[in-house]
Amino acid sequence: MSSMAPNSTIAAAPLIEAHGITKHYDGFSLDGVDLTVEEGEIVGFVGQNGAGKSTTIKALLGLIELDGGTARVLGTDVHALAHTSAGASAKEHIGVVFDTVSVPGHLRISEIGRMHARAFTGWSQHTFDKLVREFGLEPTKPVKDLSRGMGMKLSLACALSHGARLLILDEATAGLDPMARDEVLDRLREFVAAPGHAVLMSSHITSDLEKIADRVVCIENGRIVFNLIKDEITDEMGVARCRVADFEAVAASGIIPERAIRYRKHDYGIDLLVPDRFAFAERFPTIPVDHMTIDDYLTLTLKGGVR
Ligand SMILES: Nc1ncnc2c1ncn2[C@@H]1O[C@H](COP(=O)(O)OP(=O)(O)OP(=O)(O)O)[C@@H](O)[C@H]1O
Repeated sequence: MSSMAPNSTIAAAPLIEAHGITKHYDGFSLDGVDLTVEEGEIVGFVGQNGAGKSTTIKALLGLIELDGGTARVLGTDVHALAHTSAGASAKEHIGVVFDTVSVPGHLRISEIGRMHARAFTGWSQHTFDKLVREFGLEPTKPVKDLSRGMGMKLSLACALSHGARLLILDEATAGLDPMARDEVLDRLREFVAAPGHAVLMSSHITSDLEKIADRVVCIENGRIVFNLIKDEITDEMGVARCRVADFEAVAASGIIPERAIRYRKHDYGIDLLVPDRFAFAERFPTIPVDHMTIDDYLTLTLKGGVR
């Protein structure tokens, strides 16, 4: 008989689980990257150009060999993902969207289904046709004649039509207009609401992540610099707009631990990262404190001064 209580729940294994992964290139290294994506989560992956987002994503998909560390995606080691038949069947459940379309340009949208039906046992032509209609794509158009945004929509329609449980998107919303981005974000919300699903998306469009991400992971120079629940950034933190005297008073008060002080100087004052904007406003009611955006947090964390 099991010793577990009847109503106890067993946590599902993460869909992505990477520990200490390393990859060395001339002049750049992924340096001990840890990244986990749990069922039901949308994780935003951010960082400056060249920070290592695409390299991490390629490593997770088994597209490049790791030099160190371990990574499992949908329970399959990433090396096996690329090199075994078990890996190939795991890959069927991973929907991937890069910032370029990977379908031959001469094919018409209406012809793509046949190609994907051969590659994916779970291919649903019905789902694909429906998404093509809903995304406003013209089925008779050759892929090479699509605009960048339309190409992105097509890639997303493909990724959502083969029974994937995990979506990995690398800058997938970059070419889309704001309305199209909102449409895509709605699809991602629908996708992740289904049991056993999750999304990892790299993006420079942090306003999209503010709308949709549960967690935000930032990489800088090949190292993870923060991994935070999104609401902690946008709901709890703040940016205090200080004059120099205010800044000195806040620093002296100890309300922000010395090692956590991050600030940016401007001609007109100093922006200060505030971990708890409500506690701050009570203590310093005369200093204006604004909501923190992900962009503010990135700037203050990556470029801000420390004391
Ligand atoms: N095949 C390769 N050979 C050598 N260097 C590489 C290779 N692929 C990537 N790099 C280097 O690795 C670093 C990280 O690149 P990566 O594409 O992962 O960055 P990124 O965070 O995705 O950037 P962006 O936001 O600009 O897309 C860069 O310095 C890049 O030049």
